[in-house]
Amino acid sequence: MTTRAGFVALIGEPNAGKSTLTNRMVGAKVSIVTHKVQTTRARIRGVAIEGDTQIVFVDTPGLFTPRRRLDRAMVKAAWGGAADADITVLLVEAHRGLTAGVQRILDGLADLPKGLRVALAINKIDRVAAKALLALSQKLNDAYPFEKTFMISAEKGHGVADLRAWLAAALPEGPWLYPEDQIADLPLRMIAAEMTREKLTLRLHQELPYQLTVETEAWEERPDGSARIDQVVYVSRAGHKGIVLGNKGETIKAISKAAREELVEFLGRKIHLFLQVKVREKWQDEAERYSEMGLDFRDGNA
Ligand SMILES: Nc1nc2c(ncn2[C@@H]2O[C@H](COP(=O)(O)OP(=O)(O)OP(=O)(O)O)[C@@H](O)[C@H]2O)c(=O)[nH]1
Repeated sequence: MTTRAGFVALIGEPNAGKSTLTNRMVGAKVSIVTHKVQTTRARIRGVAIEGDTQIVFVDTPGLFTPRRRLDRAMVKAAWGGAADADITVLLVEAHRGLTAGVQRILDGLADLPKGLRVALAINKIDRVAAKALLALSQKLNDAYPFEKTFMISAEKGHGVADLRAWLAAALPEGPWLYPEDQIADLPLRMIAAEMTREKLTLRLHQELPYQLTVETEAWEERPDGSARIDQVVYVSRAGHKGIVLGNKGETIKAISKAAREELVEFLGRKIHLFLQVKVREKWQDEAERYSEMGLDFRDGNA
């Protein structure tokens, strides 16, 4: 059997419908995956199976006009994600059309290495008339030479199957990137740890996140429907603790806030998140740390 697999980067303005589309494509499967191939540049949002093809959707931290230094770093990471992917899909909202934000993304695309495969998906077609759609499609294709254009409604499901089938056929031949059993649902505490690790990755210097790990130590359900989650960030060197904490603890506070907000959105209820940073020089040699990450310690033996 010939299998295919690859990464598809979804880009677009905030609110374009990236989450909705990923969830549709991935179907009942998970939309969050923890795995060692995860990079700091793009997060893996979901894995869809179409016939013999595994499509790994990668998210980009958001493409917007960078103002602060951190924002610039994030935008750079977002473009990195697109450049690393096998195929990039730009999502444009049908009723908003070619906005200044979309134009900036098109300019960014033009700067990427030549030969990248980029498709256009005009989303939310349920909100506009067919005639307007054709005009918009023409305008966008005049602005950038998309390989293919799809008209979809991620929410209603229109056109999504066509897009998925095209992506599957366009990805390169190769072994699947994830064994099937690794895309099973993850326990919530692991998902929660992964969310924090992701926020750390976004905010800290590139090399550092590989040297830390996050564990959910306690998860307490409260009578009022909220949950208290206690997590420990393990770093391998004392010097790293200060970096994670930041000046007067402001880095860890910002990370905690961002992680908590994502947890609230994901779980749909109030969350109290407590983070602690501990130095554990040898965490990378401790089997227990690996099982918490859903990894097999023995796989690390080389
Ligand atoms: N009418 C309509 N609304 C849609 C469609 N797809 C997504 N939406 C809505 O658009 C809003 C944004 O969708 P998301 O999937 O959260 O967008 P996103 O691109 O992931 O947003 P960010 O994560 O903020 O970048 C939500 O309210 C969706 O319900 C669609 O096909 N039609």
